[in-house]
Amino acid sequence: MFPYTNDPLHNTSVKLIECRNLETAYVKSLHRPILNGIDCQINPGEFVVLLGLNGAGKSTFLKSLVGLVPLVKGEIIVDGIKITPHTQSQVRRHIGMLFQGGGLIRQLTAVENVLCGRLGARNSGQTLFGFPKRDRLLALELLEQLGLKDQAYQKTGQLSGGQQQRVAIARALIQSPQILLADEPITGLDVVASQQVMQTLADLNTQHGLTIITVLHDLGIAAEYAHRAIILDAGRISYDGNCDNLQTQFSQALSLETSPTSTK
Ligand SMILES: Nc1ncnc2c1ncn2[C@@H]1O[C@H](COP(=O)(O)OP(=O)(O)OP(=O)(O)O)[C@@H](O)[C@H]1O
Repeated sequence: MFPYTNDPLHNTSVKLIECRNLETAYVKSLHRPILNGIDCQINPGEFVVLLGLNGAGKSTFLKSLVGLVPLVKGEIIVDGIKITPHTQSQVRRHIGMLFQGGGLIRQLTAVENVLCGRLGARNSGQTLFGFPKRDRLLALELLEQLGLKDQAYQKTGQLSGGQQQRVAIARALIQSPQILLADEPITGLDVVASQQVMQTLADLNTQHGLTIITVLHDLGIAAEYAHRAIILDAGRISYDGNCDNLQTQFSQALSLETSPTSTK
């Protein structure tokens, strides 16, 4: 069983994430703030895709949800807790992050990389004595559930891109988050590995109720796996709705003349 206990049948009238009028500082080169008045609410158990052209502000928005982006206006409330410098670490315990490139240590094995996800929960003295057996068992269990039992003791530098991305997912999950933020989790992967990673995310969402917010560039994949799309344009939300006719929605939201299949 996965370690978290998020209930997919949780009362969806309770907002898991509330973003109110988010605005970052004015950037001279852009002639605007990177985030420019973002308002949205995410319910428990949603699978949301963030879309938009390069530079629209998707990564910045994702990072803002863990307090990594200074705001000049607005507020973010996660599971009832407003993000402030004081509450940041408390809020981060609810959130697993999967950022571009995976950030794995190539010389370490898959299981050691997954255990790195526990470092934040341990003080330096505890770390000196290594990880407790229960953490190792949990890391192995996660790898097994993500189809990587045989790769657990291989160095991650020797794994395929898709396998590495699943190790990164396991590392994000070892903290039992309620929410997983994933920034372009399938960039650079082939069709099969992309489908495997997306299916892993979909299973975590449907079977375990994990709330997922992911940046993607492929509109077809977005429509196949996500339930809700948020399209950003120049730091603002230009569409927030279901994934029906996503290519048309995307073109209309950005006033494009043709319907793209990929936003890169
Ligand atoms: N710290 C910063 N200072 C100034 N400008 C920044 C900073 N971080 C990002 N930007 C700019 O803000 C804009 C939005 O960046 P962001 O990475 O959020 O876009 P994105 O939608 O994720 O783009 P992509 O699809 O290319 O990854 C870009 O033009 C970027 O160059």
